[in-house]
Amino acid sequence: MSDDALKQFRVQIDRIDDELLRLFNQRAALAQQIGHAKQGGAVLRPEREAQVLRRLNEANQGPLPNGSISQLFTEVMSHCRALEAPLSIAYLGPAGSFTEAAALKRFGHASVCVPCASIDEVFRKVESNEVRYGVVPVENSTEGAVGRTLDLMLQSPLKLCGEVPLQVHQCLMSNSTLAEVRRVYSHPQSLGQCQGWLNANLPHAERIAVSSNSEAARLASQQADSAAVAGKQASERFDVPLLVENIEDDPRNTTRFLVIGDQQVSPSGCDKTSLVISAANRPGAVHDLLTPLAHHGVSMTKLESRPARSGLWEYVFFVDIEGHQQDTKVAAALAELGQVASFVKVLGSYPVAV
Ligand SMILES: C=C(O[C@@H]1C=C(C(=O)O)C=C[C@H]1O)C(=O)O
Repeated sequence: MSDDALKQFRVQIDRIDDELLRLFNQRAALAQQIGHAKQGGAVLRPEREAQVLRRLNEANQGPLPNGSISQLFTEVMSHCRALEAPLSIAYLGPAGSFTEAAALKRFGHASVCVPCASIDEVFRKVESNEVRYGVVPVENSTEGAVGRTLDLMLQSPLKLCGEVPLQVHQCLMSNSTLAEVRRVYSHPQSLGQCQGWLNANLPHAERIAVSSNSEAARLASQQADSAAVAGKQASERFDVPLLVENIEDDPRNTTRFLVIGDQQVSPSGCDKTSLVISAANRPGAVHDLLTPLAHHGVSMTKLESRPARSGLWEYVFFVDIEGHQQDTKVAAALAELGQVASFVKVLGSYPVAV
């Protein structure tokens, strides 16, 4: 491309940027007015944000893919929201964790993100109103449920306000060469997600479970013959060279995170409801739990059992269903479920991730 042609294109881009600048500020001013009209009500409206993203994804004609449109407009909304009031979010840290990446993916960079040392601490900070929302991992496509999050949801008065799926890529990082590695540090979830690769490539290295992937990277940065399994960002943060990228056994390896808060989210038009239920200890009781859903044509998208912690071999079931608890058929199914189950708790209805 000639210098002249380049200049021409850049003039056009400058003009578009001026227009975008004007429009961003026009949008932000409207959000500010909406903020005043809310009069102390919740600033964050997850159902509206989901509708904004879905509408734009449908209208999008490219060349930007829908993923980029969602990312850009999540940031735009994050900055508009921040003008209404800054939003504070607790997440399972430390800084650089996959949960932080999930929090930023959902809330954008104009939010105040507070790292916590444990899932319990995230719940405590939200329950005590120190922050407005929390982000915690709930399940991984390779390793399954995060039990602590499920147990705390069962006890907590907080509601589920959203979900964030995040594709998780694991890397091996070390100051040594692959042949020299004798120890591999990582969080147990991450070791589990890479066990096939570790068996094949580092069969004789000791695997040492630590509290977080960041801690693993820190240890690997200080010790000879040691490596860490962690996200790429940890390699930059702790200055440990990447040896091999994408070592997760399933390239689609995805972790699902939940947003928790003291807010009932309104219907967005494409929602999910999470419940915990349990059945009396008699023949056919578990079957009876599922009948009301089938009866009212409500699809179940997840069923997970956990020890109830109230008696030996007693279980609760974590169930996700399609629809919002205010939808007629979901409401009817929940009412019927209440009659057959020994325990029902609705954890919340929230928009399906965009
Ligand atoms: C502007 C609003 O407040 C927030 C910001 C939004 C936006 O920037 O589009 C959307 C929903 C809210 O989380 C609103 O409620 O419409």
